[in-house]
Amino acid sequence: MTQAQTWTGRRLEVEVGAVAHGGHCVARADGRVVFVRHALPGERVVVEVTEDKGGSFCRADAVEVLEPSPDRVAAPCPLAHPGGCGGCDWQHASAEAQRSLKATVVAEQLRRLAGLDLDVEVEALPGGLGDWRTRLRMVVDGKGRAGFRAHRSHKVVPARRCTIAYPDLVEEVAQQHWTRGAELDLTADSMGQMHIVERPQRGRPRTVSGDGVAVERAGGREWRVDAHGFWQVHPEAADLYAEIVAEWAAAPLGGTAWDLYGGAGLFAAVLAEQVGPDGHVLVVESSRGAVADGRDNLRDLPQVRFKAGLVEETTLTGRPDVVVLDPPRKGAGKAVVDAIAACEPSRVIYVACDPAALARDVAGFAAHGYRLERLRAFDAFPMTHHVECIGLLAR
Ligand SMILES: C[S@@+](CC[C@H](N)C(=O)[O-])C[C@H]1O[C@@H](n2cnc3c(N)ncnc32)[C@H](O)[C@@H]1O
Repeated sequence: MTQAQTWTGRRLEVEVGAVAHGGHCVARADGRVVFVRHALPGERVVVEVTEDKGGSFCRADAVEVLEPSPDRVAAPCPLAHPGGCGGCDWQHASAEAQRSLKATVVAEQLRRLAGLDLDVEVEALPGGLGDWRTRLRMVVDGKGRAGFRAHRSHKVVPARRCTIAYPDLVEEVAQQHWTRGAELDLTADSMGQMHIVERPQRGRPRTVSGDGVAVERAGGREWRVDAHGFWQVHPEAADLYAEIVAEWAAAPLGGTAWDLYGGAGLFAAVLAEQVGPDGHVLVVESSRGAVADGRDNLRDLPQVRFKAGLVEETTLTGRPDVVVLDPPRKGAGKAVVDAIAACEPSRVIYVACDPAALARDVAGFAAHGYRLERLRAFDAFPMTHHVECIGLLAR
């Protein structure tokens, strides 16, 4: 396709088909696939093509809704429009519809990549607008204003508030003038303390608010962790996932468990209770800061040992009873799955923030005889296309 033939900027009328992984729906025009944002399945819309590099597909935004879905609602955020903030994908869908869209995506990924035919339900977490997100990253535009990036773009959309975050977080930074091009990491911890750090493109980060130590509560413990390191962003999520790990890892549990991609050891704390004082829990985590936090927070549990390093570079030996793994979005991958399976744990609890990565790794475990026995999925990131899944694999 030559530059002149590209559809970028063109307007098309399309029938919107199924939801796809990544926060858009699939439509067709002239035999090509069009990935449409700001639309819902079953709608008839006018789209404007935003990206067309030739080939079999292009990307577009719905700019006019001709026949709306009954699931369509007015977006609560004024920045949720084509060209606006790229953070939320489903502001225009009811809460029930968002969960149903995510359930469709999880089921589809498991069907396509793992050959499993499952009914998936995505469960709501407590809370409403303004309760959903305790951690955010903002970026600063050329005029020193804090904002969010537009979808698949470097453009910064200035923001005075964010409908999904703790209200004070964004309102506090919106008052101020920031270093152009800097990133701002914002955290509100369980005590309501704000931690804000500005990271300029050059030079040292500057702490603007708070002491950088977040106090969190989960798994029956109080945690003091790096406010800008990893912690679940939904305020209810860490405690809920720890509860599920406790339930699924429960007896008969022998003396050994692993918490891979363990962060500060949220799940290790739960596993330590279960293996008892004479057992062993190994945490593998790449962030030295998280490992330091973990050692500090779990110093009353000598059965927990932290290893700082990459899971894929760690020699995994022994025979754990349970392995919990909570990898980043790309998943664990074949080499790690093979290495875990070679140690023959009786159960694997897989915490996943990307359903495609989960499905690929579930297929990897299936090749070693592990079945997905339980699956729970949570709408831990309302308004976005993200969904958290926790699976129990056993053989
Ligand atoms: C989704 S977080 C989970 C953390 C922890 N389970 C929790 O819930 O608090 C993933 C963690 O894996 C770590 N990580 C990312 N890639 C890694 C790798 N290749 N090897 C070890 N740890 C890794 C990150 O630093 C992060 O702490």
